Parts: sequence; C-alpha cells; structure tokens
Amino acid sequence: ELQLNYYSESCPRAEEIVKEQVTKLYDKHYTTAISWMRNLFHDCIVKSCDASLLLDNANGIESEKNSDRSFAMRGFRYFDIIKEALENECPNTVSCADIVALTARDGVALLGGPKIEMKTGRKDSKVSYAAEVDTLIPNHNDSMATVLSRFHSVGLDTEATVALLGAHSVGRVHCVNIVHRLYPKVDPTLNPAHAEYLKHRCPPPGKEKKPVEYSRNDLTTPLVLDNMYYKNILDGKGLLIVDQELTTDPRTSPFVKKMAADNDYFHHQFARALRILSEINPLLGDQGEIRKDCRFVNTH
Ligand code: HEM
Ligand SMILES: [Ca+2]
Ligand SMILES: [Ca+2]
Repeated sequence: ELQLNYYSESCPRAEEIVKEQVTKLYDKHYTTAISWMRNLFHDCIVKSCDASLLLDNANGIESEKNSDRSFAMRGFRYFDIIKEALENECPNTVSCADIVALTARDGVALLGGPKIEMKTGRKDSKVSYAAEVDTLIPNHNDSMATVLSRFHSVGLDTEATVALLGAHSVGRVHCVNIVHRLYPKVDPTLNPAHAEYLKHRCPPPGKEKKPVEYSRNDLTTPLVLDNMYYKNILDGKGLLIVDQELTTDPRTSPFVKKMAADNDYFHHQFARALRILSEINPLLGDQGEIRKDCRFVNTH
C-alpha cells in the first residue's frame, strides 16, 4: 500500500531533496513547475502512476513521449537531475514514479496552488504503453462525454475532473491546437475580443512567421495556479474545445461556477483530485522495480 513518508527509514531526506531540486529548478526555469503537473497527468492516466511515461526509445521500448498526445511536453530532462540527487543520497531506493508524484506536488505549491499530502511507495514499470496513449488520454477536441467517461473510469468524479482542468490556469497552447477555432470562421463560443487576440498570436495555417507559435492559457495570472481559469472560460476565453465545453455541459458547469467564485474551494478540490490522480493503480512491492535511470528499465 502507498503510505505517507514511505521513505522515512530507507531515505529520510528523499522528499526534502525533491523539494530542494524542484525549487532550484523553478528559480532558474519557472516553466519546470508547469511541466511536472502535466507529466503526472500523462503518466498516471496511462495505466498507472508508474513512470511509464519517462522511458526512452531503447531495447524494444517505444517511448510514450513520442505519441501524438505528448505534443509539446517539456522538461523531461529535469527528471535526470532530481534522480541523480536522490541516487547520490540513497542509491536504488526512490522510484521514478514517486519522483513524478512528488515533483508535481511541489510544483503546484510553487505556482501558488494548494499544499498537497501525497503518499509514496510506487514502483516503476518495466514496460511502456506507447501504443495506447492516444486512446487513454483525451484529445483537445473530444466531447465532454468522452472526457468524463475516461476520467470516471480511473476514479476521478466530475467535480475532480473540473478541478484538474484548472491546471490550464498556467502554461500555454500551441497554435496548431487553436487555429481550427479561428479559421476560416471564428468559433462562436469564443469571446470575440479574445478571438482577435488569438488571431494575432496565431496567423492562418501556412502564414506563420515563426515555426512555433503559441498563446498563454491565462493572460491575467499566467504563472499562478488559481481559479482565473474558470473566470476565463466563463468569459469565452478557453483555448481548447474541452476547456470551453466545461461551461456548457450541464454536468460540469455548476462546478465551474462554484470554482470561479471561490479560489479556496478550487484549491481544495484540486488537491483532492491530484491525490486521486496520483494513486491510480500503483505498482507495489515486486510488481515493479526501482529504476536506476528513469529513462531505461534496469538491466540485470
Ligand atoms: C481532457 C483533459 C485534457 C486535455 C484534452 C488536455 C490537453 C492539453 C493540450 C492540447 C495542451 C496544450 C499543448 C500545446 O499545444 O502546447 C495542454 C497543456 C497543458 N495541460 Fe492539459 N489537457 C487535459 C487535462 C490536463 C490535466 C488533468 C492536467 C494536470 C493536472 C493538465 C495540465 C496541462 C498543463 C500544465 C499544460 C501546459 C503545458 C506547458 O505549458 O508546457 N492538462 N493540455
Ligand atoms: Ca503510466
Ligand atoms: Ca492563472
């Protein structure tokens, strides 16, 4: 079973080391705090919080990082820094899966989100699920029915689902995921002034000036994990179709309104939801291993 402070005897400073490194990295590259959160989602919703996401292409393993749904994910190399710090303190002790969980927890706190109690004791997978990623992670234009059924199937109720999408209160979306709502006709659910802003950020396909263009999710508090996301989507400023759908689906819209009105309530629900997410099907005992290098399964 997962437990609080699983490493209290085997590596008493484990959680402190993660926090130190996450803080140091945040001071240098604030976007790392954003990446930890998305990484936890993309690892845990694919079978298990088992660091399957972190495996590289090697020895017959096909990396989940290269699937379509992992588009624009960043910051993977920072796991190596954290793992190295932990290996220096206690070799072969702290799993990569627990690093995925703890970094997300500490990243959320640095972004002004809630403090979250998180259990540890996860083991790492020996396999990757690259072939299944695109069916297990919803797409940006999926219906809310599809999103909810996927989240419900892993124990995330509707309120938790609405809270987790609040992660889009920070970070960015690339134009490839936006232009279909702008051209040839503006999606009528978009706020017209915001649509003009987005057209300026994202020229019609083929007319881009730079190879990679994007918009920030939240122009008001782009670096804070707060309930501005819900105010924005109620104002027609959601960038993804799934963001905007939260406001129109009768199952989700009551929670959107409640979260927009009360940041503490959002934080409380976000903390609850992230805990559920981080405890999906953990590998325990000898169901998995403790990888020496988060990119590769151990070779014995
Ligand atoms: C239905 C569910 C979800 C869908 C379809 C979805 C889709 C996306 C897409 C398409 C992007 C933008 C990629 C880009 O163009 O750069 C994105 C960004 C992001 N997502 Fe989600 N997402 C979902 C749920 C979540 C959840 C549950 C979390 C975390 C708890 C999360 C965290 C993030 C973060 C932090 C970013 C910004 C990444 C960055 O700036 O580097 N998302 N998501
Ligand atoms: Ca996984
Ligand atoms: Ca924000």
